[in-house]
Amino acid sequence: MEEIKLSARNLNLFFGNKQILKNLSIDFPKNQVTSLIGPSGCGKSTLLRSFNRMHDLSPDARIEGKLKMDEMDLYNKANSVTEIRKRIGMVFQKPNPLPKSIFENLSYALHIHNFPKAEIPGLIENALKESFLWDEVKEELKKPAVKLSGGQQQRLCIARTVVLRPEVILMDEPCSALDPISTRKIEDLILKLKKDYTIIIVTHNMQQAQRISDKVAFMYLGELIEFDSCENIFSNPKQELTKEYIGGHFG
Ligand SMILES: Nc1ncnc2c1ncn2[C@@H]1O[C@H](COP(=O)(O)OP(=O)(O)OP(=O)(O)O)[C@@H](O)[C@H]1O
Repeated sequence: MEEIKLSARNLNLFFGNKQILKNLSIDFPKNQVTSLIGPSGCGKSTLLRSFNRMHDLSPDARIEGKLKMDEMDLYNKANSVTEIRKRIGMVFQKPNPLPKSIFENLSYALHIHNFPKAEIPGLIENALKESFLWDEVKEELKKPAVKLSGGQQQRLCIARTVVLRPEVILMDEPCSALDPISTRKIEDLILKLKKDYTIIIVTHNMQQAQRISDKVAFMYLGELIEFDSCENIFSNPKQELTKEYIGGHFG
């Protein structure tokens, strides 16, 4: 039996009076990679961002339903958003390093979360190793992060997430700004990281979804149309809409 790490039950999400997610229920298995696919505007990013309370920043967002990590109700007011974002990290479409050194990009979050000072260099080294970046930057940790290549910057952003030892990593089209070689490095990294983390990724790249996913969720107009193993979604989809989308007929 798969252990469920993250779940949504009867999730309805509105921006103003526009309903973006419609009665959506889904269970994300632990230590697996789940891809969210579907045409532009179907609500993939909105779903992803709802898990680490990113919509708290949008005053016109309204959420109904239950979102849980293990048994924790993610929208229970008693749970701190800072703690939730530490446990559910996020990597964005465009690499967004802080305008600081490579080292400081990682130490910053560790300071905020009160990690003991003496442990910080070791934690940073481990996170950079875990993110396949250490060998490329170990001699120049003081260099400004913005001077790294786009692919290196994205691996640094992944390192910045894993340095806090989250349980879940949300990734919103993390390779869309990268060339094919950097993309493959990130994909290899995702496949390695799933041993320790539960990963949910939004992608428009069907080849990528097939290369990295255990499970795939196909969404359309705010609804979850089909959720199954990667193999079934791509070789034996049950819903006509999924077949059409996979076949490149729309989106
Ligand atoms: N903060 C917001 N306020 C109002 N509307 C929003 C907000 N964020 C997203 N939307 C709307 O919600 C809908 C779903 O957007 P979302 O970004 O989740 O789609 P998506 O499937 O991830 O699309 P894409 O693949 O193009 O990134 C869109 O109509 C978008 O305009």
